[in-house]
Amino acid sequence: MAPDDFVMTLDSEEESPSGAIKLSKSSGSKEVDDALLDPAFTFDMSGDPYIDLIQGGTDFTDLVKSGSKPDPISVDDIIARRKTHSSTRKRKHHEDSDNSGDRSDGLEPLGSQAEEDSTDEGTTVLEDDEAEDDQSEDDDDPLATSDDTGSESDNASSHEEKESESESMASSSEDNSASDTEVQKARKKAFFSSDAPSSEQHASFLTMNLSRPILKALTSLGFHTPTPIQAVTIPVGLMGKDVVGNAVTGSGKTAAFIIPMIERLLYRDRGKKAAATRCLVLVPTRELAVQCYDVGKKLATHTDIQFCLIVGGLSLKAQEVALRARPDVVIATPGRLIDHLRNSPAFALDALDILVLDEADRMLSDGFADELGEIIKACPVSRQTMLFSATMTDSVDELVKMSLNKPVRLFVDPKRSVARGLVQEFVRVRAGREADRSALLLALCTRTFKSGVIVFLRSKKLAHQLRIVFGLLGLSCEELHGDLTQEQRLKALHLFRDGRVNFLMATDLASRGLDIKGIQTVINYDMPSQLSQYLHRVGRTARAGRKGRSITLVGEADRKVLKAAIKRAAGEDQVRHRTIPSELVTKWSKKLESLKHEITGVLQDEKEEKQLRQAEMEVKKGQNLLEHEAEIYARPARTWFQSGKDKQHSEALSKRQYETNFQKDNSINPSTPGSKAQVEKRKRDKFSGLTRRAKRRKLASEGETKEDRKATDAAIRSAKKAARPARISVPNKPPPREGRPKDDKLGKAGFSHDQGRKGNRREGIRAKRGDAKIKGRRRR
Ligand SMILES: Nc1ncnc2c1ncn2[C@@H]1O[C@H](COP(=O)(O)OP(=O)(O)OP(=O)(O)O)[C@@H](O)[C@H]1O
Repeated sequence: MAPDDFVMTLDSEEESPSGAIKLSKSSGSKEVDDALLDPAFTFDMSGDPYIDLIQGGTDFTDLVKSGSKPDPISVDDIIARRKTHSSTRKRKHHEDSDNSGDRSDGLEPLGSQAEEDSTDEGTTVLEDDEAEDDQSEDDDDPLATSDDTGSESDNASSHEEKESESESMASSSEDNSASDTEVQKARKKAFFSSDAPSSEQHASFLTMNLSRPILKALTSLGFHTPTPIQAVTIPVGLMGKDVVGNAVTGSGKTAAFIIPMIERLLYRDRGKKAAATRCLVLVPTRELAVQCYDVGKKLATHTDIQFCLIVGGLSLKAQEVALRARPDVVIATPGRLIDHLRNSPAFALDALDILVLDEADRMLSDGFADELGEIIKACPVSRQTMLFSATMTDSVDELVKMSLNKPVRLFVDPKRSVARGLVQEFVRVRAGREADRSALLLALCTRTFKSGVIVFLRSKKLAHQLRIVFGLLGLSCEELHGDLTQEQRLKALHLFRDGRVNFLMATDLASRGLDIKGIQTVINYDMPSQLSQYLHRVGRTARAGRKGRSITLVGEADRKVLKAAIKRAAGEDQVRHRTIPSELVTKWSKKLESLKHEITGVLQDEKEEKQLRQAEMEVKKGQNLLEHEAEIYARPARTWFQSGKDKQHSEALSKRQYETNFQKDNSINPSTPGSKAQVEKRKRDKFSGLTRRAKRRKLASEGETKEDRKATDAAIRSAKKAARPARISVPNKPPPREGRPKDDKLGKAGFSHDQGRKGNRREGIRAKRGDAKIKGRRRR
């Protein structure tokens, strides 16, 4: 290998001059049935889902919260400024370096001169002979054997894959976890619906009994055939049944729940009085909510269904206005939704028919437990609930929190955890050479993976530092993490999506759900501690039948997750071991060392600028307060579900619970002794926790006799009942050819009791031929 040779893998991939890698096909490689998803298909129908938010379409300036945070600072501006003043800066840095012997700069280690000085032996570079050494040394070493196409784990996964291939669609309701005990199996059997999903395989959306507006939207989007998860979910979703769905990343789960949702909404009552929020989609991140909102709007283009996006970081006022119109579908992150439930008087979830949790395993864990409990309390029990994730759990203990009603378990190809088109590469980071990670990253990004690269990092701080490093090296880069304003986050994604920047430094904020066509490569700066996290990260590429590559820097401590990841690979030729020449690592380590002072300088400039802007903002705030004092104090105070501290506390608590498998419903069941909700209850007075209306009622009823109260309650109940919009119904199944049995009016599906409502007889009944005029009047 020539000294300045590029990064090469052990199994001699050819590298094109452009740096793109040509995959070598091993003889054992199986022809993957990517036909399930058309690689030529483009989902970005009219481009970027953020475009509406950022340019034109929606008034972004109004949506973005203003005034609460100082204006964002551009790292690029600072770098450019510093370049023009480089001579002065250099002098300053020399002075600084004389004073600082220790790491007082607060930087996370980006490279280590001390280690680099030692010797080239034992660096991160794992040459061919070293790999062989390792093989004999440790038979169980995944890194040492990962490039060996005959490795046991690979064979196993490929065998499983063959098995599952034929069953991939039909196996959806089978139990995949061999590790379950008999008790667990029995619990699952009792918990999940025993109704197997229809064995009928829908090769086309046309056989699914969907309405014309949806079919039209699907056609214009280029969705010709349903993906496996769509094929099994849509019919079950249309029946109004609860669903727990699992399918690999990038397999079209979003449309799988949005299509039945839209279809059912087409049968809702119309008119001002009937307007209500009937569907709620909860997602863990704002970016995912924006994406989901976009998919929903596009699938509902030819309908009158109204969507509303409720996420933090965007204007509360604009959202309040939107909610007042009672949109049919709300797509939200939990925190902001609760804010509106508490503080937007016109908004309630009591007419909710469908609740969807996307990335449901995430929503059921960590810091979302309390918030989820609060939201579920506000939803009617009779709703349909659908849960989806690529790493969905079927643990009953977790799922009981959602009070599901005999959910149908739709696990598509459960033995496969990553997309078929994904090639997973691993780069070994030897013990004691952890500091070389940044040099390894730069070696990868400057020689081989030059565009469409998302780099996942463990912390916001590191993401920011590396974004500065890339900026200083002239590589076009953006960052995406929770330290940015929502405007910055959306813009970064927009630029990356558009291909205007080649690299995106992200934290796990971006690991779930994001669907960006241009991502060719995912680089894991470090291996996440949980396999599910890894699967979501690498799932940002190789989506919808396309090909993609992930490269993970694996330290000694990560071997367990690494082994698990290899075991779940899509095929034996889909796992590689990549080596990086030591001279390249040394070169980049030196470069990083030389940049250290510049990085500190940029961070310092940034800090000063931030303080300045913060001060300016405080002055502005003060002026506002003086000018509009009366108006500001007249506003009703907002109430908060949790303070930041509370949230942190609950996050830590639920994480602990999750990790120790403490999975009884303690965390969100308000009646559990000693639960936070109960402690709070004890502290409250008789009015606390009541809505304004309930308070008024309570006050009024205090002077009433028992009879009076009964009469008042009855009157309120009947008034409420009259005002409540009708539930949306389950679209009817097409009649069997020989004619439908008389008693099978609407099939066994849920919500059938709603069908007989007076004056609402046609609701949910499919139009027959000849009904065209009526249908035309009913639907726009
Ligand atoms: N019926 C279809 N035919 C072709 N492509 C489709 C179809 N449905 C969805 N897709 C494509 O699949 C891509 C991924 O869809 P989606 O984001 O819903 O995946 P997902 O399963 O939710 O992934 P994740 O688990 O990462 O959230 C979309 O960009 C879209 O292009």
